Amino acid sequence: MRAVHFGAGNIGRGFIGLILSQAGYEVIFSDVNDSLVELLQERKSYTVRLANEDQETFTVSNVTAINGKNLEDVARAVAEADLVTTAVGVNILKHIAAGIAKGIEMRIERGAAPLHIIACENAIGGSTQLKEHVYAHLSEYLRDKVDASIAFPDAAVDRIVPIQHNEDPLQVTVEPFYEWVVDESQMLEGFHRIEGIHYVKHLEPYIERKLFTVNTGHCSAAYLGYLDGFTTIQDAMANSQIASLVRHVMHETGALLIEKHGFDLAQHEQYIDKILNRFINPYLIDEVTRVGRSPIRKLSINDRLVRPALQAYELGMKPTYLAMVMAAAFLFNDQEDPEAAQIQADLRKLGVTQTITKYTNIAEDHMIHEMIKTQYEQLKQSDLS
Ligand SMILES: NC(=O)c1ccc[n+]([C@@H]2O[C@H](COP(=O)([O-])OP(=O)(O)OC[C@H]3O[C@@H](n4cnc5c(N)ncnc54)[C@H](O)[C@@H]3O)[C@@H](O)[C@H]2O)c1
Ligand SMILES: O=P(O)(O)OC[C@@H](O)[C@@H](O)[C@H](O)[C@H](O)CO
Repeated sequence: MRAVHFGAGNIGRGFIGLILSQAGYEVIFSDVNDSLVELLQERKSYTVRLANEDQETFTVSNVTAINGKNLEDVARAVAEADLVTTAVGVNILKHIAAGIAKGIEMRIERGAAPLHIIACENAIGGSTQLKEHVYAHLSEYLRDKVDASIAFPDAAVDRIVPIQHNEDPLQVTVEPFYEWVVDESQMLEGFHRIEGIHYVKHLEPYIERKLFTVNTGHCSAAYLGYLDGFTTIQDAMANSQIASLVRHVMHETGALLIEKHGFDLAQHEQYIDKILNRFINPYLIDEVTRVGRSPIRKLSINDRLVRPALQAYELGMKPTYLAMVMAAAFLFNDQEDPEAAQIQADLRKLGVTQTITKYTNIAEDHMIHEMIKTQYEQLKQSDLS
C-alpha cells in the first residue's frame, strides 16, 4: 500500500508519516523544501523521538519523497496512490490542488481504484476545503466521475510537534500523546481501516473540542505569553497568572462545548487538565511564535477564537476571556510573521475599530467587538502583571 503525504514538516514526519508507516504503508512525501526532499530520497528513513523520560525512538522506514514543485511527479504519485493525506497548512491547500486534480484525472483515465484524500490541518472541514480547491481544476464531466470514486473525509489531528532544532534535520521530537479522528460518514463504502485512526460518524464534536480546547488554549498561552515577553509556551505557562487565564479561556470554550455537544462536565475538566499538562511538557521547547503563527488565520471567523466566541454569545454566554485573547492576538507583533506585520500595518492605517472588523468579521456594534476593543486598549497600556 502506498500513501502520498503532502508536507514533510513537523506533523507530516512526526505524526502522519509515522502512523501510516506503522500501518504498513510506503510513504511518499511531497514537499517544496528541496533539501528536505533530497535527504528523504537519499536516506529513505528517519527517526521520531518521544518527548518523555524514556525518549523512546522509532525508525520510520520505507519512505521517500518527491518535489512538490514538479507537477508531473505529483500527479503521477497521486494517480498511483492508495491514500492521500496532507499537513501543509490550511492556506496552502489551494496550492497543492492542481497537482492532485491532475493525478485524479490520470486515475480516472486508467480506471484506478477508489481513493480517500484526508487533509490533516487545524481547521474545520479541511478536506472539504481541499475538495473545493481540487474541483475548481476539474471539468464538470470529471467531477461527476470523481464524486463516485474519490472521497475527502474531514479529520481532526492532535499531537504537539514544535519546530525542530536537532542535529539530524530529519529527526522529529514529538509529544507522546496523539489523536487522529476521521469522519467515516464521508468515506467510501467498504473502506480500508487504518490502525491508529479513530473513525467517527459525526466529526463536529471532535474537531470543535480539539480546536476550541487544545488550539484555543494553546494560542492563548502564546499571545498572552508573547505580551509578557516569554519566548516559549513552557515558560509562559510557568507564570501563574498566564496559566490561570489560559484555564479561564478553556472553561469558557468548555461551557460552550458541554452545552452544544453534551460532553460530560467532569470528563471535560479532565480533558482540559490533560491538555494543560501537555502544554508544560518539560521535554519539549515550543516557541510562542510557532503557536501564535498566522494570527490572521487564527482570528478568522471559523477558527479557534471567533467561532467559539460567537457560538457562546448565541447561547447567552459572555466570552470575556476569549475577547481578551483576541485583543492580545492584535498585539502579537512577531517581526518574522507576515500576517502579524499585516495586522500591525492595518492597525496603523485603519485604526483598531476597523481592523478588528476586517479580521474577525464581527460588526462594530456587536458586544464582542466592543469587548475586544476595550481589552485591546487595556492590554496596550500595560503588561499582565
Ligand atoms: N505541529 C503541530 O503541533 C501540529 C499539530 C496538529 C496539526 N498541525 C497542522 O499541520 C499542518 C502542518 O503544520 P506543521 O507544524 O507540520 O508545519 P511545518 O511548517 O513544519 O510543515 C509544513 C510543510 O509543508 C511544506 N509545504 C509548503 N508548501 C507546500 C506545497 N505546496 N507542497 C508540499 N509541501 C508544502 C513545507 O515545506 C513544510 O515542510 C498545519 O495545518 C498545522 O496547523 C500541526
Ligand atoms: O498549527 P497552528 O498554527 O494551527 O496552531 C499552532 C499549535 O496550536 C498547533 O500546531 C498545536 O501544536 C497542535 O494543533 C496540537 O495538536
